[in-house]
Amino acid sequence: MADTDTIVVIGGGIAGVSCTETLSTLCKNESITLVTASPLIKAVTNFKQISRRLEEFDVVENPSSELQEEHRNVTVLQAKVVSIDPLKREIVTSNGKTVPYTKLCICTGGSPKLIMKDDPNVIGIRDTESVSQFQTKLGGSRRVIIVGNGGIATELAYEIEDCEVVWAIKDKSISSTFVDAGTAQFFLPHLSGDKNVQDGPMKRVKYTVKPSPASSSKSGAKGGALGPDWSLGIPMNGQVQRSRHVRVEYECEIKEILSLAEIRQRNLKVDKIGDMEDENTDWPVYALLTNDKMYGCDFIVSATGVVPNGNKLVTLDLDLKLAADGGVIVNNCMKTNIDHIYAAGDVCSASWDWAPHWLQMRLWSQARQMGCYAAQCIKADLNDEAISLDFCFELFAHVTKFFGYKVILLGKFNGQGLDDGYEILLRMTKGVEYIKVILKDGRMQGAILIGETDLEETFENLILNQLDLSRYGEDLLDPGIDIDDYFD
Ligand SMILES: Cc1cc2nc3c(=O)[nH]c(=O)nc-3n(C[C@H](O)[C@H](O)[C@H](O)COP(=O)(O)OP(=O)(O)OC[C@H]3O[C@@H](n4cnc5c(N)ncnc54)[C@H](O)[C@@H]3O)c2cc1C
Ligand SMILES: NC(=O)C1=CN([C@@H]2O[C@H](COP(=O)(O)OP(=O)(O)OC[C@H]3O[C@@H](n4cnc5c(N)ncnc54)[C@H](O)[C@@H]3O)[C@@H](O)[C@H]2O)C=CC1
Repeated sequence: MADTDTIVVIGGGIAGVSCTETLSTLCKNESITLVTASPLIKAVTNFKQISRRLEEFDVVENPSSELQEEHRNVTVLQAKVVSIDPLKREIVTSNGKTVPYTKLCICTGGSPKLIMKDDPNVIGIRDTESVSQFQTKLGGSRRVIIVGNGGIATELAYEIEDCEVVWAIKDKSISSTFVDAGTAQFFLPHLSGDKNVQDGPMKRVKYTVKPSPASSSKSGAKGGALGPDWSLGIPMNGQVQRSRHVRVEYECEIKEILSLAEIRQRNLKVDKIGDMEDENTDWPVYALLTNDKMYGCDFIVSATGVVPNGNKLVTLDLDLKLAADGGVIVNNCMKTNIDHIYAAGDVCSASWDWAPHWLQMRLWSQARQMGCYAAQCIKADLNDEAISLDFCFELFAHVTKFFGYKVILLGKFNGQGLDDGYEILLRMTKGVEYIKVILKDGRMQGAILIGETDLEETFENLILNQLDLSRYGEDLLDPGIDIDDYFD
């Protein structure tokens, strides 16, 4: 490798920063340039493994100078990349700078996929700036409608206080991106009343924004996606002092968004909820749902997923191959279809043959793992060495928190791709814990663990080693049996 090699990474989110930091350690003789549109960059701190595959870490947003100080061979450029020339092997930034590269790793994340995105009454949540916009709006609100049924909607439905919430979901049960209908039942009581306070330490990643003179909201540049515990410490209060209550509208979408004038002009009937409104209550905006319910509200949150920024790269005249979900296709070495260009994190679609118990979800943990692994692949490539897929891609493992409970998802936790030929074992103590295990031919394929079950390590091993568990039958989840003794 020549001393002058420059490896360029685009994106200051967790994938880009993890890639840059790993490259800095692995390729000490190379110079590494991180180009990012946002003034603050993400960093993982206090990294710990809570089991072999489950990771615990804090995330901070730092000024880019800190990364440069800690890693002498790293330069950070705050600019948007506006073109990539794979023949000349150079990128051009919004401030007219040309940066040559030997290897390039694209970590440009995703953008919220908003319904009715030009309507000022509809907002999305992606970065620190959008959270602040949301908080300001919520502060003066009596009712908000949340659309979507994934991570953000689930967290908001729990966190919002002093404001009525209508949660409109396409599915038959809540939180369906993460859990099945049975598991959702466990959460339902927490849609109203006091919040659930669990005792004991939460084994879960934390998210902090370090105070910094460079605030992303001032710059106007879009920052990286928020992540674990983004909602902790962020007051989410509306303007009506009342006990928490979320009204769920199942199996519907928003058909139309209307103004008060349109409601009057078309003489439309508005549905009322509880005692908060009468015939004369006016709302800033109205939503007509596909189940023909019409609700007024102060604003609508569209928590309807993320579109990888792959399309934006194609508009940079780059002939990158994209998957159906819009992500940049990468192979098992994180390589795109263009020579010397890699991709990692939310922007990419993992297009190798997945291990039987892994799946891609656009998550903080996977952004970190892919960023680190892409760096290893780049190093191997520069040294003409072979590399095998990192073991973190053997098993899907995610730890998060929903409705105040620790939630651990392992392997094919919802029986994804297993057809119908699987069996489910359940154990539930209302308000305390919920354990669901997916078995196929007596072997564990996945699990959902809610509460402080302490079963994650054992189950992780059982999924990986595919031990035949048929002889244990339902004893596998018998609370009177210390399951660890069987298998450790
Ligand atoms: C509200 C919210 C809550 C979440 N909660 C969780 C959670 O609890 N657990 C979890 O695992 N995951 C969570 N996620 C998902 C997680 O945050 C993302 O999967 C992860 O942050 C993606 O990281 P990334 O580096 O791939 O992309 P991003 O964080 O989106 O970073 C992309 C970077 O690229 C830069 N960029 C984009 N285009 C250009 C360009 N042309 N030139 C230069 N720079 C560019 C951006 O400025 C940004 O710095 C959450 C996401 C959101 C929005
Ligand atoms: N605790 C965690 O692990 C969290 C993870 N995240 C991640 O952040 C990212 C963004 O979160 P979300 O926006 O919640 O995405 P998501 O992918 O988790 O959920 C999107 C939801 O929107 C629904 N939807 C899509 N289009 C719709 C439409 N037109 N009308 C109604 N519903 C529609 C989908 O059915 C799905 O339920 C995701 O990658 C998510 O995994 C977010 C928050 C918390």
